[in-house]
Amino acid sequence: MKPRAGIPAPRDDHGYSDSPTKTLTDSRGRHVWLRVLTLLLQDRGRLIASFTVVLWSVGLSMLGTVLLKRVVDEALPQRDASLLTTLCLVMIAAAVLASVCTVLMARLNHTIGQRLVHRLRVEMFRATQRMRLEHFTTESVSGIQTRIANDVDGISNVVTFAAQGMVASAAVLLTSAVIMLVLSWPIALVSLTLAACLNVLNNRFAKRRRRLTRAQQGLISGMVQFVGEHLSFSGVLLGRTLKRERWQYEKFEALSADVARTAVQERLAGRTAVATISVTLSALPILVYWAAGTVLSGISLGSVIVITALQSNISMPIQQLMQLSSDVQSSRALFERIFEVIDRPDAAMGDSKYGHPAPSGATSGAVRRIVAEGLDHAYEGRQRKSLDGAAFNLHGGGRIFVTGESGSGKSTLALILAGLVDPQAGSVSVTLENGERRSDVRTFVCLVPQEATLFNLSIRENLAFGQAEASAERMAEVLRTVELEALVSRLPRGLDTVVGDRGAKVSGGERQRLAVARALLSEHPVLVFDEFSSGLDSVTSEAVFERLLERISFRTLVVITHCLPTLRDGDVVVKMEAGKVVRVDAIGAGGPQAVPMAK
Ligand SMILES: Nc1ncnc2c1ncn2[C@@H]1O[C@H](COP(=O)(O)OP(=O)(O)OP(=O)(O)O)[C@@H](O)[C@H]1O
Repeated sequence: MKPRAGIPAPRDDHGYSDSPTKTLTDSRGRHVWLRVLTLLLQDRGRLIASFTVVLWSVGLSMLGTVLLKRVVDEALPQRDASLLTTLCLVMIAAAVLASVCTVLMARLNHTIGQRLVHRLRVEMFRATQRMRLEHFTTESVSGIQTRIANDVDGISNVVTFAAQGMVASAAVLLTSAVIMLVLSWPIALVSLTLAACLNVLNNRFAKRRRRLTRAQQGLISGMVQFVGEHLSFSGVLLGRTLKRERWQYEKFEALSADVARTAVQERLAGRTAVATISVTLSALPILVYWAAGTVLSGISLGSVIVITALQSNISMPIQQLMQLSSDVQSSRALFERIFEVIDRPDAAMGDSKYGHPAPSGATSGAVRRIVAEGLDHAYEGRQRKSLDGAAFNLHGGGRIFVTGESGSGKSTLALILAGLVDPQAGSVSVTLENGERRSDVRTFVCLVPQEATLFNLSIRENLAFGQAEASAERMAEVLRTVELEALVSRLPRGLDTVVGDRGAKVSGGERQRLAVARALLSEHPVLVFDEFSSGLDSVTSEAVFERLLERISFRTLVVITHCLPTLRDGDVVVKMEAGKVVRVDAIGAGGPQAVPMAK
């Protein structure tokens, strides 16, 4: 993409970039505003109320200006005290009512704006939550965070005030123009032509601001991503170990400088235009005084006062409208980024509703068979298939160990088996006790991935993520199974101990075992553990495998491991090589026996 003058290109050079800036056509811009309008119309009751209050407020302030002419041209020259008193009282009442309208407007606007912002934020969260798993390996967490927090926040001002501000300003302009035309059409024409010229000038810088806003949001995403990676526990550790702290600092400095440079460009965009507009608007009343004393000498003093009052009246809405149109242009860039997420074609994981409830009752019984047929999968951008026709047909219940060289496709198989990644060819299914064959494996299979995830919550809350209603006894039982009960009971706060950011306050092996305990709490009949024992010493690992064997009852355990434990009767060992299942052995009394391979 060719960068526009003065606008930074996407940050490929730093390696920390958001999705590339897109060149957007005007028709796309119209499409964006139509969508925003549709969203706003969901709150049409408040919107109508808000516009009604705006019109009332404009009408009341115009009434004050018109009454001023009568004060100057009639009440004061004729020394008519009763007319003067009436006019003054009406003017004060109009001012009071206009203030009440302002308070009402603020209340309505903030409610409409924040309700829309809330809806967009929630929709973005849901759309991101539903994206295919592969998406999260390409888009950074910080990119997602920036969109949900920064971008949505950035539009809140515009959605709160833009629509209504435009109506208010347009109404003031229109009414003032009509009154000015009635009082003196030559002055009105000159004033309005000037206003139109200023608007053209304003539009030019508003477009530039929009491009800069988009570029700036991309740069902020990159910077946040860098901070997330390099100021995390592991990032700092790596930086210190490899003595790369200076590099990290300089890289951040460069990213931050880019953000600062674009921010300055964005804020200063069109400052000259703003100054020109402001000077022109201040000169207008002076021109009226000059015209009233020379070329338009027949005009009344009241008319001169009202026209100049109206001119200062319109100067505010003109500047407001220009500022708003510039803010609206900038916010269009943010709306585009938000809609990009909501409309993403890969936002298609599962149903639009929550279609995979945790299994219970009908879905928590035993699984009789687990079948994989001709599974093919190649990750995006990779030529080589991670799975190349992998297949098996195994009995449910008991322990199934999956082994094979690093890179042979074990974790990919685990993801497909758990229904988290769709294979490009082939299928997986489970056969239930009642003979029903189900391909919605996600309902029946729970995966504990290689990188165990813990939230920065207490052990109790982390465990409850697997089963919200789990009792303390049940938690103690699963902790015993993974050899953690004694350790947790020795902690001063026991189950209420907070495990730190991503479980940083517990050891790698404890983190893995807590993740296994959490999965055990869930009712899934098939549990897939990917390398869960890699952080454990051989004694603990054997003990956990033994306990798991005792406790699984009807469940099926699929354990991906490089290091087989002591095998028992009934265990099954699946061997993988280059994306294929090359051998399946069932352990019986006479040792391992080859199981016929599935196609
Ligand atoms: N998200 C990804 N994007 C691209 N390629 C990937 C991705 N995940 C895995 N791969 C590639 O797919 C192949 C199989 O990976 P997989 O993680 O399934 O192997 P594995 O047998 O589990 O390896 P290990 O024992 O080292 O964990 C590897 O060549 C790997 O580089």
